[in-house]
Amino acid sequence: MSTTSPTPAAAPANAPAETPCTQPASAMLSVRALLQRSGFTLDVDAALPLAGVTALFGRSGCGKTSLLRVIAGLDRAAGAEVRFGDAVWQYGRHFVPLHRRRIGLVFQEHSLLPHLGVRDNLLYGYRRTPPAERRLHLQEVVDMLGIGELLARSIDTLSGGQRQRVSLGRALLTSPRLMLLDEPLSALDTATKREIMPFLSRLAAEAGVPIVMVSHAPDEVERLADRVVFMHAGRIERIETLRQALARADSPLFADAGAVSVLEGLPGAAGPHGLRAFGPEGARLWLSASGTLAGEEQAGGRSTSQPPTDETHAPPRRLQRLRILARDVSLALDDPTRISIQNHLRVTIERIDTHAPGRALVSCRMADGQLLLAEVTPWSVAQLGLAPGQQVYALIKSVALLG
Ligand SMILES: Nc1ncnc2c1ncn2[C@@H]1O[C@H](COP(=O)(O)OP(=O)(O)OP(=O)(O)O)[C@@H](O)[C@H]1O
Repeated sequence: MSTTSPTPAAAPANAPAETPCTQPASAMLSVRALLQRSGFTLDVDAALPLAGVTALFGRSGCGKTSLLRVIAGLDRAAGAEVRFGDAVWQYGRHFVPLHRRRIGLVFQEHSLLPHLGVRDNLLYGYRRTPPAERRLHLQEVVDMLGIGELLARSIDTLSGGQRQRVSLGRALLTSPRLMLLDEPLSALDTATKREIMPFLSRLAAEAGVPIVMVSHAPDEVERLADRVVFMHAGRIERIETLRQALARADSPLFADAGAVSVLEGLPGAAGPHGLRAFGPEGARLWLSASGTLAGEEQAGGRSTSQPPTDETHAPPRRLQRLRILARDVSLALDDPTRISIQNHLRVTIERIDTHAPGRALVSCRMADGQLLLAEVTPWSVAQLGLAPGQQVYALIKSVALLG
């Protein structure tokens, strides 16, 4: 059951996704395939925009890797059609093999050549790419991935995260038209994942190469994806922008860890109290100054580049993502004063979903138009008289804001 504001300020939760037909075919990756295996059928017919990061998301065994392999041409599904923009990769008897599709492939386990050092691994595909087609070169890829100090090392001396960065670099140096990543983080521990994520998030933005990435981890999708392809039992259930996927209470992304909001904003410098501003006036949050935001690392972060704020050599400020668990957000009718929680935002309730027994998900619109989800009890909804259209205060512990 849900209660909704009569005039929602943004796209409703069930709005159609980034409608493929509004994009020219030359900017789409389209796949139509029927692949039969014993006990499993992949049956897909979809068109994906060739921009940013597209996540294939779903439970283990739903067919994410199978779809990726059809796109790559690693599996030749009879009768399948695969088109990359204006290029036809598979149609009828026409079939372009993987090495002619100009795809950068990175799998869960790195696939580096153990007898070559880091530099030669990086240059392996580069040297085989015709000079006229080389768009990315060693130094820029090394700088982007922060692997300059590793160039002289042998592969067996690298950590898992370093190997995965070199694998990404090697794939990028073939100047691919498309990167296909199959759970590139799942073999890594949490600390190493945090080390790699910022690099992944910069790939599509800075290298200008669209990425299709398999993942079954909601936090990876929330940090990296621009759109999500939800798969179930060999089929595509829906394709949504990340924003749309996070705006519905029944999002599969919320199935395990609960609802989350992903906010985008510009982080400010660390302030005097160990806190750091994030986002514009009116929707400003204060974060603990330590820690790394989603998509951030020492040289900057993901997405939209902003011009430097002055003539010094300050790195450009970039939009960063912040992940906030809905259960870490409380609501109050008045702005509390004597309270340790630093973040009090005036928000407007847009929708209340009583999606799960004993829990209510309150979708709140912030002053900058972004959606903030709060999970409270139905008892609190009744006691406070919460309703769509009402202005309330969202209270967020600053410690809950780290990505
Ligand atoms: N080479 C193969 N031969 C036969 N069946 C296969 C083969 N590869 C995968 N399958 C089956 O196809 C189905 C889909 O597998 P797929 O690897 O595409 O799923 P997935 O969503 O990527 O799963 P996971 O998240 O566990 O990697 C599964 O039932 C799997 O057992």
